[in-house]
Amino acid sequence: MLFTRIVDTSVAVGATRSRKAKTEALQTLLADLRPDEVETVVAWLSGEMTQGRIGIGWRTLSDIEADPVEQPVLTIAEVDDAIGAVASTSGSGSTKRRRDLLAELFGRSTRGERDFLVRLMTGELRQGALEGVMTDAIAKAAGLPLEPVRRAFMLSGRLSVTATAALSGGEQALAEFVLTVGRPIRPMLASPAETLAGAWTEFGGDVSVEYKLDGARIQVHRSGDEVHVYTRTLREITSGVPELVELIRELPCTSVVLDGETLALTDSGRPRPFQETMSRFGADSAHDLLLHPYFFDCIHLDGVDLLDEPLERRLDALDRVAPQHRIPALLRPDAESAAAHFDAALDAGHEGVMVKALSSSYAAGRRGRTWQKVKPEHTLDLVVLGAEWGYGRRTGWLSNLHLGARDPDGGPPIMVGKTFKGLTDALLQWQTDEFPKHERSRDDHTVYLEPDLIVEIELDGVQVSTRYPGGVALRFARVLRYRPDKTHAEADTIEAVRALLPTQSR
Ligand SMILES: Nc1ncnc2c1ncn2[C@@H]1O[C@H](COP(=O)(O)OP(=O)(O)OP(=O)(O)O)[C@@H](O)[C@H]1O
Repeated sequence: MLFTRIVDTSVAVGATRSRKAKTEALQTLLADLRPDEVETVVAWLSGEMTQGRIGIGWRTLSDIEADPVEQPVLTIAEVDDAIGAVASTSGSGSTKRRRDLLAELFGRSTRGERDFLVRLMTGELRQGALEGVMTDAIAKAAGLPLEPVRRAFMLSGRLSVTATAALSGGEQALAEFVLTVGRPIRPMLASPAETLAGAWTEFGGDVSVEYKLDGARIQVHRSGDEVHVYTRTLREITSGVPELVELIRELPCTSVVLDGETLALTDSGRPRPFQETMSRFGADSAHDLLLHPYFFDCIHLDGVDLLDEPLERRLDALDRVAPQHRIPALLRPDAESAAAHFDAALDAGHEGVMVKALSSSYAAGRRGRTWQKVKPEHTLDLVVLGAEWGYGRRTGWLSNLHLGARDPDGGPPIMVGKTFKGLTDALLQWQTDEFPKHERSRDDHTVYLEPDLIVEIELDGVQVSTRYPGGVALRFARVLRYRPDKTHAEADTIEAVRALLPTQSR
């Protein structure tokens, strides 16, 4: 197939806000691909190259001189080969050779094709927000129900591989994706609960009520003596957390996959601030803070996969393998004890509680209703769209943030408010140093950013707005902290923001 079809589809998907139209455009394209083209094309449309990152910056790419062609001629295979050649060129003289290869490719591209390639190579096309639409399109193009496609994606973590299996091997090929110890799966997520009592009632009290600790998510895989530790975004951090590795190696089992939260504690056993825990996850992590694990799920034990087992059975397994590292939890508490557990969590310096249905399976990668988080305040994880230069005491600093919610249909984030409240001098300085690296454009007052940075905002609520495009605006928003562990795909959606509107104005 000609490469231009991919570019046209990408443009069409970007140009509409309608989820249905996006899905149809992708579905039509997928159905027309040859089986050997599927993996590459799905990767491209998700903003990735099958070769991984090739380490060429926007400036180098835009400096390459090549006249565009009028009529598209490039095929998918030719483009993929050319990217492969660039990716595999290294050593002395490679800078020039890579430029020559790119000039050759651009010299055979139309203007639109070059634009797509530059955005693909610089990571600008990476739009996790499109994942949901793409998953739908794969299922439709393959004539399959959504569930097996979704499941294969959560187990493989890769849409491109999922698409190839779905389109060439159908449901049987998808069923071959299993949990593999040593390969991380996308973690199960929670939805906000209105109230603790509401969440408890929704499951008739058949719940586990657990502390919600404010640390960092970890997924631990052990097979024999081999241990791997991953973050929420499936980044491997094993070598940075030797104390966890040691402790996991000592658990009484031969193989296990555990899900949990890790936290650094003060001398008196209270949680340290989130930023301090996160500092252990950086490239040059400080090792003076010891991390403690608190596990809340066990999705594999001694050769048995537990993903589809009810939570109650998974908690039994957790109790067998790591009882001393379990997060504080109450099973089937009455409403009063659940409320007391919530208060105790807050008293101990934690965020709140999670209420989980004991009958639910592990829905990896999903934000479902079977896990509900209860916190005393509303918080939202929003995309930083830009920042205004401060004035008065804040002159010279990038200050007032423009905040956006994710469009669940894969469009650009939708602005819902601004704030500079809660920003310390240290954060203002950090913003001023960091934001230009993410700059998209600027005018006299504001630097506009690529949607890369996620910030956690505390707010009193939201109100109907005629000023903002989503029809909703934040009330009394203040910055809690940045969330380097999250990407645009994990920001809260405009629907999550609207859900906070008082019922009568929804
Ligand atoms: N007992 C627990 N069970 C599950 N997750 C927990 C628990 N305690 C703390 N967590 C953390 O809470 C997160 C689940 O909440 P959610 O799915 O809303 O993620 P989130 O968007 O990061 O939430 P938040 O911003 O409120 O931390 C998990 O990713 C995990 O890091």
